[in-house]
Amino acid sequence: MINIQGVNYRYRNAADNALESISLEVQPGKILGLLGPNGAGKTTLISLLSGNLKLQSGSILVDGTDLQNLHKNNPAAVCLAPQDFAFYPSLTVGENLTFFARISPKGEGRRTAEAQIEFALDFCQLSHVLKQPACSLSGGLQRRLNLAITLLASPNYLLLDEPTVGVDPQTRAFILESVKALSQSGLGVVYTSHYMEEVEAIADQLAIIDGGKLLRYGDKSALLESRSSLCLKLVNLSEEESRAKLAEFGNVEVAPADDCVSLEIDLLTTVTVGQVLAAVEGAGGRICEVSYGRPKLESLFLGLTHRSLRD
Ligand SMILES: Nc1ncnc2c1ncn2[C@@H]1O[C@H](COP(=O)(O)OP(=O)(O)OP(=O)(O)O)[C@@H](O)[C@H]1O
Repeated sequence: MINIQGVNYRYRNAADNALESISLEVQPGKILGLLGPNGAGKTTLISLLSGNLKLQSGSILVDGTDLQNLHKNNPAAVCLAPQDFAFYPSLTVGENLTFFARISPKGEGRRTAEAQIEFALDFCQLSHVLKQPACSLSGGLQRRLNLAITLLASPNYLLLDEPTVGVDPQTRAFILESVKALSQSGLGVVYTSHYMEEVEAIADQLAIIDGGKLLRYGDKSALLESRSSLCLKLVNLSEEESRAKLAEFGNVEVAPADDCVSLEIDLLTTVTVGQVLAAVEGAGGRICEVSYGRPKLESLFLGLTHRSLRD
């Protein structure tokens, strides 16, 4: 398990901490979805875990070993698949894999370089483009090569920074399935993405950060099931009137809609649906459509951060 305790980080000359009192765990065999709007601190946290930034305060233990010792003694234990492609564009897929397999750190019980390449090729389904220069591959295949190179080290924990940026839907589905399969084989995964539906689909646990602080952390199902959301379409009340009348019942998000006001209320646990409907009708509003249930991750996120993933 990666155990992160009380981690703070401040960049040189920065007025504020980029991370403040972050404590969370990454468990083997589980996917932690790390979510936050731009500038929240996701990359800073991932960079600390991957050793690209040095820990300033707090502690990070990986299976009981202090991160600094781990990077010295078993650097392959935690590997990062960076958002920017990290391969040689003019080398072929095969040459890239051979090169990175040779230089990838080898710990006890790791596969040989040949076995590593075979596994990565097979897992990322790249055998058919083995002899093609990396720069000639489609964006989706390049993303798969990026992942294959990270897997060469046979990590115990995998850090994925926006692994589906700029890929076609097929590759996205492929990457999501692959990540799920890796976690089922025992890897602990940290997965950051700006695509909320992806994180909702594959994460077992969620950490939502903003302004360097951890706003919510826990089991995805517990975080989402502990809340209920009421969606309404109504007429005879303006957006502003609806917000003003309903704010006491929970966080209100209004979506653009033709000829009506469409809104979603993240209901406070003490509030009943009947109370909200009565308040709308009492204020002169007419309800055209109602649905009630578990909120989507997106509305939980918006309610907490009041920002979309990309401002
Ligand atoms: N090298 C740096 N020097 C100074 N401040 C930095 C540096 N890198 C990041 N920051 C600041 O630290 C905070 C956290 O940034 P970070 O890149 O970790 O956020 P993020 O959640 O990854 O954002 P994004 O989704 O935009 O990549 C921001 O306020 C950012 O401006």
